Amino acid sequence: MNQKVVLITGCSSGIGLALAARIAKDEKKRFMVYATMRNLSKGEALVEAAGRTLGRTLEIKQLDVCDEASIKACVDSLPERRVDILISNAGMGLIGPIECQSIDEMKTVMDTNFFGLVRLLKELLPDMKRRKRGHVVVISSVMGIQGILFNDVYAASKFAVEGFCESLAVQALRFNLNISLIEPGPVITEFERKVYEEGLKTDLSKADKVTADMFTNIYLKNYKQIFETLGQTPEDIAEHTFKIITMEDPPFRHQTNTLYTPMTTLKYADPNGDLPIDTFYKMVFEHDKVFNASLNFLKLLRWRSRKSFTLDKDKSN
Ligand SMILES: NC(=O)C1=CN([C@@H]2O[C@H](COP(=O)(O)OP(=O)(O)OC[C@H]3O[C@@H](n4cnc5c(N)ncnc54)[C@H](OP(=O)(O)O)[C@@H]3O)[C@@H](O)[C@H]2O)C=CC1
Ligand SMILES: CC1=C(/C=C/C(C)=C/C=C/C(C)=C/C=O)C(C)(C)CCC1
Repeated sequence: MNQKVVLITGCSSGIGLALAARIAKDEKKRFMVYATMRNLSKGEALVEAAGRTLGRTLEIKQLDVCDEASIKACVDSLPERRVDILISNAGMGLIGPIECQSIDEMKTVMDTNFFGLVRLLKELLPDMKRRKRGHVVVISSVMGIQGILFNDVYAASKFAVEGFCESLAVQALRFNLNISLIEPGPVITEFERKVYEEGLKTDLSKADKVTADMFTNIYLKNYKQIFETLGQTPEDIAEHTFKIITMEDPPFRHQTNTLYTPMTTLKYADPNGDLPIDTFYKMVFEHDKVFNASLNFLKLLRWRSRKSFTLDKDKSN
C-alpha cells in the first residue's frame, strides 16, 4: 500500500493531538502518522485518542522544535527519512503589555512558533525537493494576518511564519511542493487555558495605569467569553486540515472560522490598513455595549444549536 507519511509536531494536546488521531483513523488508511511531542511522558491522552490505530497507522516519537538534534534524530529514525506531509503545529501564546514581558519570554515564543518551523524545514525541505513530492502544512492563526490587542509578540511570530511561507511558496512550486497555512480563530485548547492563567499572573507594576486597566478590565475580562462564543474545537480544526491534506490542489491559505472572517476581510479591504485598526478600536472602546450584546447573542445562538443537535440525536436514538 502506498501510504503517505505524515509528521506532526506538538501532539501532546489540542490541535496536534486531534489531528494525529483524525488522520490515523482515515477509513481508507491512506496515511502513516508520526505524531511527535517534546515530552513523551505527556503521551497518555494521545494514546487514548489513537485507540486501535496505535502501532498501525500511528506511531509516537519525541521531537522538540527548539532542538535541532532532536529534529534530526526523529527524521533519521523514519524509513528512508521520508516525510510526505509535514504538519507544523507546535506553538505557544503570550499575552499582556510588552512592558511587563522579558525579552527572554518573547524570544521563547519566536523560537518555538517561528524558528521551530524554520528548523523543521531546514531538515526536511532538501529531501522533499529531491523527491519533488511534499506538502508543508502550517498551523498559523488569524493572527498571522491581523494583530490583536495585547498579542503583540504572538502575532509577530505568526506574521513571521506567514511571510516566510509566502516567500518560500514560489520556490516550492518549482519543485512541485505545496505549502498551506491553516488560520484558525480562537480554539478551545490548553493554549487558551495556559495563556489566560499566565495573563492573570502578569506583574503589571511596570505598566502605566491606563494600560494595566485595559489589559485587566477589557482584555482578560472578555477573554473567556470570546473563546466561548467564537471558539472552535480542536476536532473542528483537525477536520478542516484533513480536507486540506486530501485535496488535489490545496490552497495556500485557509481560514477555519466563518464567524471570524468579517474581521480579517477588513485587512484586505483597505490598503492603508486603518480600517481593521479603527474597527477594533471602536469595538473595544466605543461600542463596547454593542460588542458585548453581539457576543451574548452569538452565545445564545450556539447554545440553541447545540441544544437542537442534542435533541435531534436523542430523537434518532
Ligand atoms: N488555541 C487557539 O486559540 C489557537 C491556536 N493556534 C495554533 O495552534 C497550534 C497548536 O496550539 P493548541 O493546540 O491550541 O495549543 P496546546 O497548548 O494544546 O498545544 C500546543 C502543543 O505544542 C507543543 N509545544 C510547545 N513547545 C514545543 C516545542 N518546543 N517542541 C515541540 N512541541 C512543543 C506543546 O507541548 P507541551 O505539552 O510539551 O507544552 C503542545 O503539544 C499552535 O501553533 C497555536 O499557535 C492557532 C490559532 C488559535
Ligand atoms: C479578548 C478580547 C478580544 C479578542 C481576542 C481574540 C479574538 C483572541 C484570539 C486569539 C487567537 C486566535 C489565538 C491563537 O492564535 C478583542 C476583540 C480584541 C476585544 C478585547 C478582548
